Amino acid sequence: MTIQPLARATGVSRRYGDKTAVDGISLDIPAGQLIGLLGPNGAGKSTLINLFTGLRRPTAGRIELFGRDPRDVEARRRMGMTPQETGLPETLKATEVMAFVAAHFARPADVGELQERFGITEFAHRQVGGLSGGQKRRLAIALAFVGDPDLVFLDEPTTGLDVEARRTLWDGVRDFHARGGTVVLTSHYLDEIEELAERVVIIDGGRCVADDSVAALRRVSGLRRVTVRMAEVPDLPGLVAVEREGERVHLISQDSDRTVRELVASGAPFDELDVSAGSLEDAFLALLGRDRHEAPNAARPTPAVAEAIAR
Ligand SMILES: Nc1ncnc2c1ncn2[C@@H]1O[C@H](COP(=O)(O)OP(=O)(O)OP(=O)(O)O)[C@@H](O)[C@H]1O
Repeated sequence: MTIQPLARATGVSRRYGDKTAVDGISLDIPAGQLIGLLGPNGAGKSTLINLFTGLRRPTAGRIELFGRDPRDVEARRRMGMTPQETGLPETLKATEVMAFVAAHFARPADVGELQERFGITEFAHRQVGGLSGGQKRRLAIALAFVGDPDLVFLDEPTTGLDVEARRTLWDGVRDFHARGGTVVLTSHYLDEIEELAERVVIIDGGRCVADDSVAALRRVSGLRRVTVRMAEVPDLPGLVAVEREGERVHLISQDSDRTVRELVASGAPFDELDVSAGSLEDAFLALLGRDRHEAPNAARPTPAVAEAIAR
């Protein structure tokens, strides 16, 4: 007996006027997976999620959600989603919004437990209109889980969240997944996908360009990361890039043996040497044939650094 995936796209395309946002994508979402959907701006990630969740209809091809049309209420009941932007009623308290959504389901999740899991308890009794952007975002994410779904689509869930709130969300998603939940997640933060996802689907120009495990994708670039703790990086030949992270420096290289030899020969002091496979970001750039400066946010300077550079 073949096990049906929870959702399936078969040769799906979506056009807006003469712009093709999704171009012939076939994708299965089997039960229990945590899938990261990656791609540069405008690649078609949100459109694909909107097709799976029934918010848009395909121009060609077929979408199935729990074996049904995604607009069928029986299918939608088992699915939760957080779109990129959400409008929430300003005058209701956070806990009232959750109760309101829960009332639409025969067997909703335990709202109090969800509030704990997504860090909402502290502001549960405040009106939505008075919440910060990050708090609203957390509420919107928790709402995806209120119906106790089998499958959740999260479109850039952590954009605008601080580090602590991001980690709380990661724990909430991991917890849902550990209990058998299936997740499709888009993010501009490659580290987030690397941290959470077991399978990564990369789309570019509306097409699927890679679909593999994080570990397999890391090897795709053929690049290695030589990481050391050092103050001044000497001029070494053959480096693809140098990335600093506090006291540590990542030397991205096609030949890590040579890089280590040259590092030693340079006489520059360093310690804590570590050599590892390239990151997901390295693979992403290699697969898309892009330069490093075209990487998503993870590879860009933080806003504070960018500001300092611009000054
Ligand atoms: N409602 C719409 N009308 C016209 N064009 C649209 C519409 N929605 C999306 N597009 C176009 O379709 C393409 C794919 O957009 P989409 O939002 O799916 O990409 P994305 O990968 O989610 O991008 P981002 O990372 O910036 O959110 C883009 O060129 C976009 O401008």
